Amino acid sequence: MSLLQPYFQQCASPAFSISFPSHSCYVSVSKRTFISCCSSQSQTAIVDAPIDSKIAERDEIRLGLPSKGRMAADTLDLLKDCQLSVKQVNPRQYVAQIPQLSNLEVWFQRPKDIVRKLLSGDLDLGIVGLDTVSEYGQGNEDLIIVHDALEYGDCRLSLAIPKYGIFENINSLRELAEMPQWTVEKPLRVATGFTYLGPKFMKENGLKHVIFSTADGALEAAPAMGIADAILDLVSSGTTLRENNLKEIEGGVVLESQAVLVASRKALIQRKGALDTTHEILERFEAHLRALGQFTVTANMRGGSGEEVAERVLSQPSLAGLQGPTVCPVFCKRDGKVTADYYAIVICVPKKALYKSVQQLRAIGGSGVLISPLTYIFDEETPRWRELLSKLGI
Ligand SMILES: Nc1ncnc2c1ncn2[C@@H]1O[C@H](COP(=O)(O)OP(=O)(O)OP(=O)(O)O)[C@@H](O)[C@H]1O
Ligand SMILES: O=P(O)(O)OC[C@H]1O[C@H](OP(=O)(O)OP(=O)(O)O)[C@H](O)[C@@H]1O
Ligand SMILES: [Mg+2]
Repeated sequence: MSLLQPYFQQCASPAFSISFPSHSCYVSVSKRTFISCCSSQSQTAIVDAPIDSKIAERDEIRLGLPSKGRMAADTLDLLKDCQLSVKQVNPRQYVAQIPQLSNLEVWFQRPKDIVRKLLSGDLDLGIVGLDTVSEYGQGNEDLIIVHDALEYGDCRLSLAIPKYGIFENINSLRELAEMPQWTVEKPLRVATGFTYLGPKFMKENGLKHVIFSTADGALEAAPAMGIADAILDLVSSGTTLRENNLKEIEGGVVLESQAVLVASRKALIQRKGALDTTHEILERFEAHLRALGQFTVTANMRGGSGEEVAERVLSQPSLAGLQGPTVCPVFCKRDGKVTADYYAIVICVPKKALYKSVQQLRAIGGSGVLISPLTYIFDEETPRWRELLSKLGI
């Protein structure tokens, strides 16, 4: 605890409570300082990795965020939920700040340009869909996925064909490939905006006679217009396909996508402060996303000892918590003597198992069950940080 004291003394207006269940200690800290309390060590690393070229000289670290489109608002919301609100003077200004990260500059860009600018060295970090990274990154080794599941922007890149005509009984990629119609002279015509991933997928799946055309949007119209036989596009609800009489086929999913945090390997290794900043962003993302869908459950239980109460709790499958229950004696004064007849237990429970947990708690004598949403779960070290260091060869 003493190591944490300097942070806690700064807290004029406590806004978060941090619990360390294994030590049974609870403290409150201000929003501004909570991350510092949880980061266990300084992450400055000196790396001796082979780098082919120098990066552009600048002091600030640049994070690219989608300037418009369906990823834009959700990205800002995620950052806000992680106490990393983006301060933009007005919506048409493309540069912004995150006050919590003083050495970072936010640049709003179109998603594909974020990937291009990571590769050109004009951005260091970015948040975009995995589909965009895969299409415009084209497997470039300088791009590193730092967080692969930011839990929004879910969609899949999928091949779709008409429900009617010669495709009526075609339901799989294999059946599509085996159709006698496709020849050198008359190949399968696919309309797509994914002109890198599309041909790669077809080649990998042994479809020989295929030709691609491209358009920027509303691809679902192409088959009915007679421009294409099939389309390769993003699907989420499936409504656009359905409304245009198209269907997905078995084996036709090229990629499952969601928003990811991506970085330039070169920047992480060479740019001063880039790795530390990435670590902080990653920790905040992980802590927030892990806590999503979890609740803290507190209940009082009568018992002879902490161990006995813990044993009862652990006998129930939904009550194990993250690392087991925290059990604390609740002291009261009876006949002039201080005794502990009750024990307070604290556990984390996934949203899905919430009601079952309450039932199990009651069954073993739990009363006064309090439930509150969890804001952050900081692990000792984020698993993705380890992975990142190993990808960087550190
Ligand atoms: N239907 C969808 N449902 C969920 N996420 C989607 C869907 N379509 C696209 N996305 C995700 O949102 C990202 C951005 O899509 P959006 O349509 O906003 O921009 P874009 O088409 O890449 O760019 P622009 O239209 O400006 O050229 C996609 O790369 C994908 O990751
Ligand atoms: O499965 P659904 O939920 O119907 O979503 C799929 C549609 O969403 C995207 O288009 P977008 O709305 O970005 O328009 P665009 O074609 O102009 O890019 C995608 O290109 C599909 O057309
Ligand atoms: Mg679009």
